[in-house]
Amino acid sequence: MAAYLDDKRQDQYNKEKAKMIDKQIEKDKKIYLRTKRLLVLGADESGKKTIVEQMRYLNVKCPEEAKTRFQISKQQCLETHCQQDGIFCHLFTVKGQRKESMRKWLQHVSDVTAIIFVVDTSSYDMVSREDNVTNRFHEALHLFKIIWNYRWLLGSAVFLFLNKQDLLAEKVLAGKSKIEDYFPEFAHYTTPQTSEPGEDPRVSRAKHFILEEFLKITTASGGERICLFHFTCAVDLESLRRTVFGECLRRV
Ligand SMILES: Nc1nc2c(ncn2[C@@H]2O[C@H](COP(=O)(O)OP(=O)(O)OP(=O)(O)O)[C@@H](O)[C@H]2O)c(=O)[nH]1
Repeated sequence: MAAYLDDKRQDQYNKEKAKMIDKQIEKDKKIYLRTKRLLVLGADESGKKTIVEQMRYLNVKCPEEAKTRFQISKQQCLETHCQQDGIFCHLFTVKGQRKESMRKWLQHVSDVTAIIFVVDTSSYDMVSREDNVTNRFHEALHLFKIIWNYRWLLGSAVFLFLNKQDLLAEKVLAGKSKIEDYFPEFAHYTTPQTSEPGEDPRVSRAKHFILEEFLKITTASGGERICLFHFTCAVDLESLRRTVFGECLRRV
């Protein structure tokens, strides 16, 4: 009789446990479905970590972490969950975005709502940390081409963040390091865009030249997919908040 009661109790316990697990799975699923997953990519020192870290300040009230499906170890991945205006966001970046290692881990990434590709626009006169030879701007263009054409990411929206606008403006206005010394075509470049209020036309011309170099990659591939771009300064939290939440998340 005692054994029968024990079995019954165990049975009851198992049923309740299973119910609790089902409930938790259902809850996680709901959070997962309404969370936008933004993968932040870009060349070395472009500002990826800064963007992810800045968004931590907007970490108003996080939901229970919905487990990601990414097979990237915690040590390699810097991430944050944030929420604003009812939009849940899981923003993350991966260390080691060298061409070869990136190709390896990119194979494990799926189900990304959008890619934020970050460019250090002030790096046109610098060389790659990877080989000390390749121009950093060429390196960024090369990486962007890989990402844009990567078949498993074709369904993800792409936002191009032309970052470090403050440093680009400083360099251009100082006049010491000229873009045409690294990109001769800049000497003949005229921008169809008018400068923003208060912006020096030299800065406007430089930033639109850089933008167009990236947009050439997106138009070369044909198709209807569009790349949305922003001129950013990642150290400015307010501008980042407007860019990521005000625009990107509402558009994906
Ligand atoms: N002035 C200025 N500095 C920036 C901006 N964005 C990032 N930085 C600085 O640039 C440096 C590199 O930024 P990170 O965020 O570490 O760049 P990362 O792309 O994560 O770098 P890796 O880990 O090498 O891939 C840091 O010192 C940042 O503070 C910006 O818009 N303006």
